[in-house]
Amino acid sequence: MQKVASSVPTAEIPSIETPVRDVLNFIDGAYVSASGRFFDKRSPVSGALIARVAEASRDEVDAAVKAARAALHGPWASLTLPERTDLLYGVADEINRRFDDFLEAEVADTGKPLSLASHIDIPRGAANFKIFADVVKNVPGEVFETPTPDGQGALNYAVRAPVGVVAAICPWNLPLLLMTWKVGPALACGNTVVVKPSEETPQTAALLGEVMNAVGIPKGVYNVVHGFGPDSAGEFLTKHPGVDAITFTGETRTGAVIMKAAADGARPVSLEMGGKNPALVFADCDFDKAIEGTLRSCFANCGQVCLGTERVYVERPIFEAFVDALKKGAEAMKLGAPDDPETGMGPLISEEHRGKVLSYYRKAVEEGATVVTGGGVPDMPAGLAGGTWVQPTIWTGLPDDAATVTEEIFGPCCHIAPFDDEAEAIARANATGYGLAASVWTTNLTRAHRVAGRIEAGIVWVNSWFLRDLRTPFGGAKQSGIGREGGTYSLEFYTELKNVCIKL
Ligand SMILES: NC(=O)C1=CN([C@@H]2O[C@H](COP(=O)(O)OP(=O)(O)OC[C@H]3O[C@@H](n4cnc5c(N)ncnc54)[C@H](O)[C@@H]3O)[C@@H](O)[C@H]2O)C=CC1
Ligand SMILES: O=C(O)/C=C/C=C(\O)C(=O)O
Repeated sequence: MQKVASSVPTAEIPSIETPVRDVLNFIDGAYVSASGRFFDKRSPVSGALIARVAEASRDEVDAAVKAARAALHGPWASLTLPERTDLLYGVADEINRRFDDFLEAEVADTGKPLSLASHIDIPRGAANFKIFADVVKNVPGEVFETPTPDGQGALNYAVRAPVGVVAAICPWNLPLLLMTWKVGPALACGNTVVVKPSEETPQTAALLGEVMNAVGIPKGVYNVVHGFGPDSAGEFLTKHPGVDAITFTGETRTGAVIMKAAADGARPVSLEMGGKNPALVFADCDFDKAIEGTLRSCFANCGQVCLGTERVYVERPIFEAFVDALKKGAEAMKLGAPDDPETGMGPLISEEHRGKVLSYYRKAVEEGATVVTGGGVPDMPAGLAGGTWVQPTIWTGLPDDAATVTEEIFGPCCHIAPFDDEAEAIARANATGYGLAASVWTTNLTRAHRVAGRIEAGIVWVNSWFLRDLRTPFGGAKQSGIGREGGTYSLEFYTELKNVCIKL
């Protein structure tokens, strides 16, 4: 993961210290709130009100889609490829120039540690524009000389056209990273976008509007509408007939609803959805590296990463030692304010999400789990007590069909189970409706290739986790997704391929 240096704001807890902001929709290059309806955004760190967010009405969503359509056929379409990509490099540079503003906004919305957001979220927000500008400039083409008798002298080549107005429905866990992962390639391919950020994390998407204006992206190319899902901006946007394609990251059930909306008009969808990702830890692993990687994959971002590990299978000879070491690591993790350099874990995103995670903490016990560590709500000091904190939690002793072991929790928790042989570990890892990611910890190279080949998932990390090369295909198998994005794979979704056949 690329690292970008930044001067980190020194405010004690940014989400508490900053005044309550109005966060507006961004339509056709201007900040608007025509409906006059606002909803509250509270700090996950303290519970304090930090923003009033303009909820887009059906009419505002319509205006955003119309602005995107006009821009698609207007100045955006008339730019040459180098002119378009230069603008996108400009967006990346401007995000980096305003690094601290993005950092402050992202941390205020999510409560995640500054150390995490400054090393992953914001740098990736910039990198997502740069990488796809590079991709579209360098993508190779193919030419076929038709070999049939009537095709003598015919040449075929394919050209890529933008797919049109793209709706991007985004989640709250890595808001800028996952939103720009959609907007970067969409714009690089010549599309225009209407973004619906999560209602929990509206600020960085709104701030990106300022960047678009500053670098000279034509009005209407990038639009943002705030609101919720059903009967709100999410539904208005995905059901809008002026939207040509929909890209979504979030819960699998929501993805299914969006697929139904996309069926009207037979519009393409790209879906990146949930996971219940396994880690397979073999006795021949580098033990310390496996512990460090598993601690990150279970607890980074307070467990709110779709690629995170919630099921850990450990080969029996090292099972006890592994459980002990993971317990020590979890208990050493400091929960605290985002700007405290010692903070290893922030709060969950919202009170509602904490309710869901705590319901699994209770269910695990009802299902007969041994609670190795955690399982509840920590005592937090004054100023943080109103936040949505939970303890990092480890369980053992559950059967493979327990709800805690089969359902995505999206919190800082995992279940650890022993296994006796490789075939058993693979079968148990694959015994899920999800197929997003897996990690395998072994120093046996032959085993690493063999196991990686048999795991049913979109990405398998061997001796690592969340090590991303943005040129590679990214997406989920089974109920974890439809389609792949990343590098040239993103072009399959964001462009329409047209074959030109020329008979000389
Ligand atoms: N990357 C991932 O795999 C993620 C998974 N999740 C999972 O989803 C759960 C709930 O998190 P949410 O953010 O509430 O996920 P969600 O899937 O409900 O929401 C994601 C986005 O979809 C929008 N949305 C919801 N219903 C919609 C509808 N009917 N039509 C159009 N848009 C709609 C939301 O407003 C948000 O912008 C988490 O507990 C976690 O299990 C959440 C975030 C990311
Ligand atoms: O690196 C990426 O492109 C994506 C990472 C994480 C997610 O997709 C997620 O947590 O939703």
